[in-house]
Amino acid sequence: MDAPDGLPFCKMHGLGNDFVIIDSRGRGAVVTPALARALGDRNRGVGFDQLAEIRDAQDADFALDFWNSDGSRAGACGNASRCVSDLVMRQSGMEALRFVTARGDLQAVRRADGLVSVNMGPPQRNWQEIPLARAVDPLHLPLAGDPVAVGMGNPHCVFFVPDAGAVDVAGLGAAVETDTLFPERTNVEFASLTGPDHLRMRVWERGTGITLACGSGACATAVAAHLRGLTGRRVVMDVDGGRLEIDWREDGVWMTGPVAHVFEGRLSPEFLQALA
Ligand SMILES: N[C@@H](CCC[C@H](N)C(=O)O)C(=O)O
Repeated sequence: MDAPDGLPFCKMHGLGNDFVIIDSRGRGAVVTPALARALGDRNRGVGFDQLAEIRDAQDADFALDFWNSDGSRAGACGNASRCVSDLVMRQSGMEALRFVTARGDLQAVRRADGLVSVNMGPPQRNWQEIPLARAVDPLHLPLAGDPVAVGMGNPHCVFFVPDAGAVDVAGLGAAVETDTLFPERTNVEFASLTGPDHLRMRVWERGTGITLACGSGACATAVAAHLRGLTGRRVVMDVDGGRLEIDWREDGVWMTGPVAHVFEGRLSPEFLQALA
């Protein structure tokens, strides 16, 4: 990559789910799997749960691509969608916008209390869309613990457990991520009902590992909880990094929560050259 002055980026997080954001509008995409892996290294790079690249879009305010820290692509990332939406709203003065991701058109709005809401789209509920490797009932997967599979533009496997705080998320998450039932691997959530329409959730993210929050995972968990008859369509979800509100409406699953701007920086020409 020819970038004699380096490459600007910014760091944001949503409930501790942290992102490096590269704005490639006006010049074309620059992120490669090698750049994502190098940048995602918390010792030799910047470190992130996901890398989000903003690109130009023809019929929307912008387009968004997501990368995991192992260099793989993520089809959806709810918290990064909220962070980038906040960034673009601040730059443009808009309070509502439309953007395009791998799964299609999504919307974001700033609520009166300042929190950012994103419509993550309708959940994917049939086995081909999630995707699963074979025709099984996504509401009762043939795995120990009787989990639910839900797609939110990326695959999720949700376990309902008595106490999410007591689960070995690293051990079980890593094993389920690569189970042959999930041809594209999966994100793994462990959730407990802690009150009426109130859930506690911990997550193992595909391609990244344990994170403090996962927006698409929170949406998938809320959908699974409602389909299992545990909650209504609106829930409060406590994750390790804070609290999200999820509302499964006619037009899709809306997720609302805080975002934080951390710093702006520039990747050095030496860092970029080492990848060439
Ligand atoms: N942190 C994200 C989801 C991350 C995507 C995931 N690791 C994947 O590969 O699908 C969120 O906030 O949704």
